[in-house]
Amino acid sequence: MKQQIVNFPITFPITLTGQWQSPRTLGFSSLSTPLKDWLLDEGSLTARLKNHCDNFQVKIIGEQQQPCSAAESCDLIKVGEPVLVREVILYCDDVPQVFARSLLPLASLTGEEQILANLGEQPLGQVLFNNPSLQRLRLELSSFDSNSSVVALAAKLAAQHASNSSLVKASTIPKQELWGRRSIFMLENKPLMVAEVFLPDAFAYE
Ligand SMILES: C=C(O[C@@H]1C=C(C(=O)O)C=C[C@H]1O)C(=O)O
Repeated sequence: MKQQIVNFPITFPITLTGQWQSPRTLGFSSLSTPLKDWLLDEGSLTARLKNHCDNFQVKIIGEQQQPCSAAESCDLIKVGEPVLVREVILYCDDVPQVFARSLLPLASLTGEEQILANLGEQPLGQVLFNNPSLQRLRLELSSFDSNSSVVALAAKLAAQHASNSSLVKASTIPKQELWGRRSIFMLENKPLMVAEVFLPDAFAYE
């Protein structure tokens, strides 16, 4: 079922509080093979989604410079360090596929990487995966239940769709839990954090 591109405002920031764990943790072995395949794909999510649809779009929820929170800090991005927070929704043929929240340390946005501060609706992955120095240092997984901000976002997107289309569709909270991954990248030896959550209608759950 085609969904309309969401008429923003979806209020920034959505934020993302996950129980991030290594994929080797036992709880993930029960996930479906297709979902695990999407979650653990080492390539560009942008490139893979583009291969699945005719019209790929990045819709920006917001971008803002903030101090890195304790909840999102790690060994490479410290608490209080100034980061550019970028939240987007990735669409395939008007269907929302992914909510992404990226933390781009200002200290990493130097030299050629300054372009990451002015991406607009160009996908972050298009810049990252065109740089041969890119390394994905670590990848963690998390589920998100009905109390999470990303499930609330998914319900808003469903309600937006219902209000934009002739179909009368109750804006229910998505029934299944959602799954996401969080990566630490090194680009020209400078760290970036990218978290991506597959939304209810994503190919990852098919
Ligand atoms: C990191 C990638 O970039 C994608 C695009 C993003 C953006 O434009 O903000 C954020 C996360 C990714 O889903 C990728 O394609 O793998």
